[in-house]
Amino acid sequence: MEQVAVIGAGSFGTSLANVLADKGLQVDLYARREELVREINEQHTNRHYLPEVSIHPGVRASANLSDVLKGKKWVLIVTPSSAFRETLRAMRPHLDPEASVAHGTKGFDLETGQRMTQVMEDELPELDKSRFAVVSGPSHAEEVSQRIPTTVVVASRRQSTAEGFQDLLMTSYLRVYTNPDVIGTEVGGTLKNIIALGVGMCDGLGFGDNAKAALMTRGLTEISRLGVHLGASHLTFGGLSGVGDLIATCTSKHSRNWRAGYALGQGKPLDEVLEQMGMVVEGVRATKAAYQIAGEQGIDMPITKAIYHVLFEGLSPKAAVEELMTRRKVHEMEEVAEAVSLKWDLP
Ligand SMILES: NC(=O)c1ccc[n+]([C@@H]2O[C@H](COP(=O)([O-])OP(=O)(O)OC[C@H]3O[C@@H](n4cnc5c(N)ncnc54)[C@H](O)[C@@H]3O)[C@@H](O)[C@H]2O)c1
Ligand SMILES: O=P(O)(O)OC[C@H](O)CO
Repeated sequence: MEQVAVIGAGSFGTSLANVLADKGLQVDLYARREELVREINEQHTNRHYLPEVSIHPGVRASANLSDVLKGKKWVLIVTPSSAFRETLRAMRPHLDPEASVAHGTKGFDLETGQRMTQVMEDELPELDKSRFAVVSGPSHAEEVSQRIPTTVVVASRRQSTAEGFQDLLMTSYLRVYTNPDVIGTEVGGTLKNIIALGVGMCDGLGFGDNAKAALMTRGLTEISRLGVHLGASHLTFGGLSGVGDLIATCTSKHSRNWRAGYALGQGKPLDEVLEQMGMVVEGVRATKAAYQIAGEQGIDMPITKAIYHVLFEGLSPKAAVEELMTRRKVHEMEEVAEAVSLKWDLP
């Protein structure tokens, strides 16, 4: 029987552990707090992160990384991006050198601007980096844990790694696709959270469907713009980790990013919003990271910039919308028009 380690017992880590245990696999789930370990092992619940969900009895929680990782050839890391590097450092001495390691984290490393697989390359030098992968796509933990049909994509540089995780995770209610574009898959999953914050703000301001569709569509344009600049394929942004996750996050009340944006749109201060959420809102760090990267690399990201001004510089969401609506006039398909032969008939 395959043995799998899942690192991080928040909403998504717990729901993936449940999927794997549903398939009859032995799953060791790492949680930092002994109290949560006891709750999972004895009561088979994780009430804070996944209320009303029963944890499969085949999921065994532990706060001991060495025990969790011992002999595991398949490892899934699902911590917030803020804890990713320190978690890898703690894992490093205990990892099997033959392990394939995937992450489900949606964020950049704030200090370096690196994607999570780049952080893995830095922090796990003994491991073969072609055994690294990312799992992304429209996958609210609340729905996965209720076995509601969901699709995700696994990206890796090596086909057999992506297909290995595809086989591992695929069930009747979780359909898994593969993609060789690691950069695009990571960038799409990270940047959609910024747009979900913005859509939440618009909803909190009482705006309608037109504004939501505009932000999602123009948001996808700037996600692709940065992604392609960083080396992604344009096509990936039309897939599950791009438009797919953008739709799921911007239109769902499950989304912590949308909910945080909604509260900001209603005039609540950021500190209070984050404290009340009690779970990670990755879009806040992603906005900071993307704003920095875009500034350094000269990439135009007006929506990200406006949201940055709201989150960190005290601009009101309403003023941010005005800022976006009155910016310079542009061609809708500016950067791709030439490549796809989208030409004017007349000047
Ligand atoms: N929740 C979802 O629906 C969902 C779906 C797909 C991807 N993700 C991504 O998965 C990642 C984790 O999200 P989540 O929703 O499970 O988060 P969460 O807020 O539900 O839980 C976070 C978990 O990380 C742990 N943690 C916090 N700081 C830590 C540290 N320093 N070291 C080790 N562990 C630490 C917390 O104790 C908690 O168990 C995020 O990047 C998120 O974007 C979440
Ligand atoms: O709750 P959010 O906003 O972190 O979104 C969760 C997942 O990323 C949706 O795919």
